Parts: sequence; structure tokens; C-alpha cells
Amino acid sequence: MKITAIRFAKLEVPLKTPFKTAMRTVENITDLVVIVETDSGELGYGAAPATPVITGDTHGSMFYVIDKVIGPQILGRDIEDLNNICHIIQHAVVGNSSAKAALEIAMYDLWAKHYKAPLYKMLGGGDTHLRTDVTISVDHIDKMLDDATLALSRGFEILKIKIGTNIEKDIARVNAIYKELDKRATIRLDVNQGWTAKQTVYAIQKLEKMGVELELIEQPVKSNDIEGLRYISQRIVTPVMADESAFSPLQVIELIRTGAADIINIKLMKSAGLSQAIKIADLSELHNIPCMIGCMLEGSISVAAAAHLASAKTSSISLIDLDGPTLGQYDPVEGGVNFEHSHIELGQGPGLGIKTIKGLQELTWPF
Ligand SMILES: C[C@H](N)C(=O)N[C@H](CCC(=O)O)C(=O)O
Ligand SMILES: [Mg+2]
Repeated sequence: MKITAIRFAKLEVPLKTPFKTAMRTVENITDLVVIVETDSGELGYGAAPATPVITGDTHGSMFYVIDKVIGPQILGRDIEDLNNICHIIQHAVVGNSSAKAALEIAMYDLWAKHYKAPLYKMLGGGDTHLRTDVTISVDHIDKMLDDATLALSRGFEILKIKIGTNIEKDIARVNAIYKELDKRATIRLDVNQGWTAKQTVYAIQKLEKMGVELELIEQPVKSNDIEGLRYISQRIVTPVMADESAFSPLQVIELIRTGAADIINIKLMKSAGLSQAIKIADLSELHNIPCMIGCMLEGSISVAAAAHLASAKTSSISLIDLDGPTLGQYDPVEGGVNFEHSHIELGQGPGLGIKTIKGLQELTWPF
């Protein structure tokens, strides 16, 4: 099965409620969809959102890099040669992790379709049912309490609370939500780089003394502050998870070597796709460091790929934050992975299992 062409489309889904972190506020899930054509007529689907404040990628940069830089180097290649294709994708250009992820996802989709198996089986096989947490956006306490209560009523058992805008307000937010939940759900925090190392130690020690039980704290400090992460890890009991500090396998090796993080958040949009995410999961497992599989604010095409990976890598991926599709008002993708509140169900269709995608807006360059 040879690659003959690459097409692009935009896919937008309005959110149920605005998504707010310490870094940005968004009202829609907006993915760039990559459609790879082959000489057999089979199509491969990949996608990526633009998360410029985290990865630097924009829809324009992803389109250009795939269409003009990487794409020409993989046209005509046989999908049976997957490892070589991924090597080309990874080395054709530095950076551009989300562009590479979108293209790799389409390649893995085609590869599994070629062998007529669902992707998770091609990756080694695993459970078809996963459960995700849900994100509670940072906001006024009353809105966060309402969102947390709604999440409980929808059956979520783990809430990822976004904070990082103001240290004292953040402590009050977490304390209020913890009391309201009254142990009916597990709480994980995501600061999205909003605090300093000293503020983090102060806030978490204060919450620990108040009796607030936290599963973990995610990326409290700036992405390049590895020394800050290490400082925090040595002073608090709550496990520290690296997110924006952990893009590549080499960065993860450094985080583990320096003892800067207890947990690694793997996202395909940071790792530049599945080939490198697999390396991170494997090297973390070798060092007894658990991983979370996470996502950006992204839709069900790329999150399906992350779910297939999580299914096949349960020995290292023990935490799941794949709530992107359920934050949208609807899922325009039929036949792929089913996302129903906290429940994620992998199908038995080949590849990612995608049958149709409603609302695709075809894109041509320049746009
Ligand atoms: C959507 C997911 N639960 C999440 O919270 N991801 C964020 C980044 C999302 C974005 O800004 O698009 C994270 O883990 O930091
Ligand atoms: Mg995060």
C-alpha cells in the first residue's frame, strides 16, 4: 500500500463550557485533519490541534510543514515500511511536534488498516475499555464547584482541577472543591506553569496541612525550570508530574536522571507522535516511573490514537487524561473510539476504526 497524496481539512466542535487554564481560554476544539491517500484507495486519518503557547504549532505551520517539507519525502513509500517512514517524519525538520504527530497518526492508522487489525492490537493488544478523568477549568469558585458537581453527576471519578492564576485564590479553590466533593472523587491538580517553585512548596504544604488529599500536582513551574521541579519534588509528599517539561524521550531521560518528576505526562502532540510516545512509555517503565496519557484540547481522531496506545501500554501508562472529545458538544467522528463521559471504548474496526467525519472543511494552501 503506497502513499500517493496528502489532503487537509479543518474540523471545529464547540465546547460545552469554555476551557480555561493558566495559559489560555478556548471556546472550540479546532483540529487540522490530515487525510493520507494510498494506491489501494484506503485513507489514513490523523489530526492535531494548534496549541501555540505549549508546542509552538499553528494550523498554518502544521499545514506548511506537512505539505511542503515532510510530505514530499514520504510520497511513494510503502506503509509496510512504517519505522522508516516515522524516522523520516521525525528527522525532516526540528520541532513542529504536533505536525509530526498528525502525520504519524495517519501513518499508524494506514499501517494497521493494511494488516486489517485495530491499532491497539498492532501495538501489542490490551483492554478495549478505558476510563478518563475530566478537566475542571480555572474560574470563580462557584463556577468550579458547579462544574465539579456536574462532573460527578456524569459519573467521573477523577477530576483534574486547573489552577495557577493566583496562589491564594488557587489554595481556596482546591480546598473548597475538596470539601464539596467529600471524597466522592479523586483530585489531581494542573497548574500549567502558573507558580514558582517556592510558591508550589508553600501551597501544597498548606493544602497537605489542611488535610486536602491530592493524587498529584502537574507542571507547577515553567517548562524549562527543571531545577524548580526537582526542588519541589524533594519537599512535598504529593507526587509531581511533568507535562510541558516532557516533550521528547531525551527530555524524559533528563527528568528521570535528575529526580525532577515522579510521573510523566505523555501527549502525542508533545512527543511528535506515536513512535516517540512508545519510547517514553518504555523508558519510563524501565525506571519504574508511571506515565499519564494526556491530550491537548483536541478532538476524537488524535485522542483515539492516544487511547489505542494507552490500551497497549498499561504496564507503564496507569493514568488517563483523555477528556478532549467529551468536552465538545458532540463528536463528529463515527466508527472510531467511542467517548461517553468517563468511558472510552475502543472498537474492532481496522486502524483507528474511523468510518465518517462530519463537518470537514477541506483546506488548500494558502488559507
Ligand atoms: C484537555 C486535557 N485534559 C488538558 O487539560 N490538557 C492540558 C493542555 C490543554 C490545552 O491547553 O490545549 C494540560 O494537560 O496541560
Ligand atoms: Mg497539563
